Amino acid sequence: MKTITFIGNGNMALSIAQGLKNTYKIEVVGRDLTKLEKFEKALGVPTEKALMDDFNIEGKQIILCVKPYNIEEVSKKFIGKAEVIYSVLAGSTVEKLRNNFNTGAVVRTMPNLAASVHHSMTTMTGDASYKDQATEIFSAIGPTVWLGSEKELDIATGLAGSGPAYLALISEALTDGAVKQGLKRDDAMEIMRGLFGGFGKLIQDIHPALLKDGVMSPGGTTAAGYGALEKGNVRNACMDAIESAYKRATELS
Ligand SMILES: NC(=O)C1=CN([C@@H]2O[C@H](COP(=O)(O)OP(=O)(O)OC[C@H]3O[C@@H](n4cnc5c(N)ncnc54)[C@H](OP(=O)(O)O)[C@@H]3O)[C@@H](O)[C@H]2O)C=CC1
Ligand SMILES: O=C(O)[C@@H]1CCC=N1
Repeated sequence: MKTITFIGNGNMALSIAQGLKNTYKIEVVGRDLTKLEKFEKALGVPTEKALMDDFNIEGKQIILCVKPYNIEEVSKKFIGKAEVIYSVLAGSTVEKLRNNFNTGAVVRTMPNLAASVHHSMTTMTGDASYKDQATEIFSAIGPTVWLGSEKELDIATGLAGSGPAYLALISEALTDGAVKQGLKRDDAMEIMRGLFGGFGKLIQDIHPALLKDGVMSPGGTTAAGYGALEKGNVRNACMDAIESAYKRATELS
């Protein structure tokens, strides 16, 4: 079994490791032994654990899972030269990663939180000679798309990386709306989850506009609700959300 080394032991590292633990030996490097032990327990498989200071990254395949503003501090802690670094950091450019880490290759990736349930939508770009290997690794946590530029990856960050939070807002708001009209909270939650489960499957094979046309009867309930969403400028707010997230990604570079 090949080893994948995670630098960082937070949400994303654990989510991705959950997807990889049956096909790779997992090693995790962090700054707090207690947190590394917690990581291993949550992962549920024997895990190599190491503290960052003077950790030797020579020849390793690394998935970098710290925050964008940690790069300068964290990168100073290692010795040796990695084979490849797969970064999940929003915004941080290949150039910045190369300037800070001693590594043969860099691939930027943007998974999302659904990695923990093997359904991350992961976008990737960077050293094209690692495209196949990156695809093999990140396919273990869901579908992947290789993009031609870092600009596209930064845009995709706003769509699929941040997307679960936007859909959570929509799902919470719709549920609250049903509760406001008198549905019990538990029933509203169960119904909302069923809605998203079915929608997730439907949207794979049908254009959103056609899906909407298929639901909306003349003078019916959907047309009434849809009109209210348009009045609330939801479509424009969604487009602004992607613009703001993309802009923020470029600021994190
Ligand atoms: N959350 C998401 O949905 C997504 C996140 N990302 C990206 O993933 C990356 C990690 O995010 P996430 O896992 O959510 O964040 P977490 O806060 O859960 O994890 C951050 C990790 O970085 C470590 N860390 C923080 N500061 C330092 C430091 N000064 N020195 C050493 N280690 C440090 C933390 O260590 P400790 O545990 O000791 O504090 C922790 O292990 C981010 O760059 C983000 O852009 C990408 C896609 C989706
Ligand atoms: O909010 C963030 O910056 C990270 C990147 C995508 C999802 N979470």
